[in-house]
Amino acid sequence: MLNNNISTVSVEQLPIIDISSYNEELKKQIVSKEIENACKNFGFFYIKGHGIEQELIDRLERLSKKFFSLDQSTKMKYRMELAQKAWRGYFIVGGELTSGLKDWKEGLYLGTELSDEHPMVIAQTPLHGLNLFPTSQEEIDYDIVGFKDTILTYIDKVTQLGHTLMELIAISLNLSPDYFSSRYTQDPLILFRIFNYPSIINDNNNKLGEGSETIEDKVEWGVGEHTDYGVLTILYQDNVGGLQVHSKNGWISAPPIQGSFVCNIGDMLDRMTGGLYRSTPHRVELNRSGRDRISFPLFFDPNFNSYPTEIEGIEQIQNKDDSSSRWDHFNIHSFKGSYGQYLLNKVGKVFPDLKNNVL
Ligand SMILES: O=C(O)CCC(=O)C(=O)O
Ligand SMILES: [Fe+2]
Repeated sequence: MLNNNISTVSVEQLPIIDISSYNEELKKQIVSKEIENACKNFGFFYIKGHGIEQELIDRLERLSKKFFSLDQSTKMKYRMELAQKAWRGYFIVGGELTSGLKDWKEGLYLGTELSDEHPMVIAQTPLHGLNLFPTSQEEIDYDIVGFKDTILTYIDKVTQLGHTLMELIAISLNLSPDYFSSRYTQDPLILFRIFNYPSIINDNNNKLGEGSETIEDKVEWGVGEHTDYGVLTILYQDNVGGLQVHSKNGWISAPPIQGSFVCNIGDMLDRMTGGLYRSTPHRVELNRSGRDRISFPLFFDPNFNSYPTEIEGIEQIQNKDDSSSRWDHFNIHSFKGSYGQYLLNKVGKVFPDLKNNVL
């Protein structure tokens, strides 16, 4: 029975791991073995049996769709420039870049809600602070009552899931269950995003998609190829699809599976494990479905001020330095700085104008 899920899937399919009742000792060992295989072979896996209520997820999806259907001028009341260093708020379609190219999506950047009294905010730590939420009156006016509460509850629950998964990942590496939490993620940096990928087919106002005359405005992807920066990404996607993963055998799709999250390894876990658990490249196809696609990635990241280093005694692999084939040609195994330094360098490239103004 061990690894049942893994052994039966073809290379074209990502593993689906059921973590229900993971607290039982035997089940914990089985699940962490499944995680080990998934991380070594794919760097991606689905999680089901996570205990997060579908009602909460559905409510988040419904309210978020409503938010993105508001007038552009209304959404711009929450634009990222207004949150300054906290790096939160709304950005327009084409506002975010991957590898220098515009992504065909709009979005809302969010994170753990930290008041002005929080020590990290007092220290003016970038990417920490308050979110840019509509007020209670605005929620009534825009018919999105509960938007803020739903987002904060979701962030809280998925963060708890992140802690559980990090414990299972530690066990999968034969480390003590609190290996990551005691060093990096007790107070994780949580970045949460809600992305809306408009379908270019029904979008009559499309100026950037197919048929565009200007080469620099040509958009080819919902999100271009990249890896994520932290330790673990936990993504919920609606039923449209479009996420693709670069497996060892080429690009494969990661279609929506009802009630599950897609999880993937980020650069810092790649670094800590000496490349044993790779941060796998992925991308999102340009949405041609005729319906908007919405997705909710939560980035469970090391503390901003921590210095991720390689786990002592970790199994050594050949070709640890994969910079020549990486999308950004970066050798994460020779990086010596804090996670915050790594992250600022990355996010600065995603929003170059904002970086120049606020960071
Ligand atoms: O929207 C998705 O499915 C994936 C988004 C993503 O890869 C990211 O934000 O890093
Ligand atoms: Fe990603």
